[in-house]
Amino acid sequence: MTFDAEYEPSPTKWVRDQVAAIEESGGTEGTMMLGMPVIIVNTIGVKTGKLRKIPLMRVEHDGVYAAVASLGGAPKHPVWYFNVTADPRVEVRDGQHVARLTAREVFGDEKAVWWERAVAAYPPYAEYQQNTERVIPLFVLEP
Ligand SMILES: C[C@H](OP(=O)(O)OC[C@@H](O)[C@@H](O)[C@@H](O)Cn1c2nc(=O)[nH]c(=O)c-2cc2ccc(O)cc21)C(=O)N[C@@H](CCC(=O)N[C@@H](CCC(=O)O)C(=O)O)C(=O)O
Repeated sequence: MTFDAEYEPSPTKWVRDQVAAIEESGGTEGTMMLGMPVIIVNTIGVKTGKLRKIPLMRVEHDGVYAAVASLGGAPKHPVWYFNVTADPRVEVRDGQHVARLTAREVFGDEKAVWWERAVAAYPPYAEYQQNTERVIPLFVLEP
């Protein structure tokens, strides 16, 4: 698994446009959504082996990031959840900084701490969780 696999842009235009804006500016533009910062998490497609670039709200604490598989509170996980579960090696772009990290889904008390940080960074996560039976997964992305 390498991050020089063929990039397959998201089928969702506003998503792939935000990835393009961030990457073409070297991480200096396009990094906000609704006034809150966005990171890009690179994963490898579990079926295609293609490079998938996933913008997510930036949740960070002491050099560790969170990836919240919210999908706006939809009843099903976003597909990238299965990529990261299959291969936890991710590449994270936070502005001009790019790091290779490892994803680990968290539960229980550890998730509660990170969920609080996530909601503090992006309050709509709380509504998303209230509006769905699905338990929204949270991964920590750590060195
Ligand atoms: C639409 C679908 O995307 P998804 O992986 O479900 O992810 C949906 C969204 O979570 C994703 O678009 C996020 O970037 C949306 N999004 C956020 N999504 C979130 O879940 N949380 C966030 O905090 C978040 C913030 C955010 C900020 C800015 C922005 O532009 C987008 C943001 C997709 O790309 N489908 C592809 C396949 C993708 C894929 O990974 N395929 C795998 C197979 C996976 C399988 O089938 O199991 C492969 O290539 O092998 C397709 O239909 O062709």
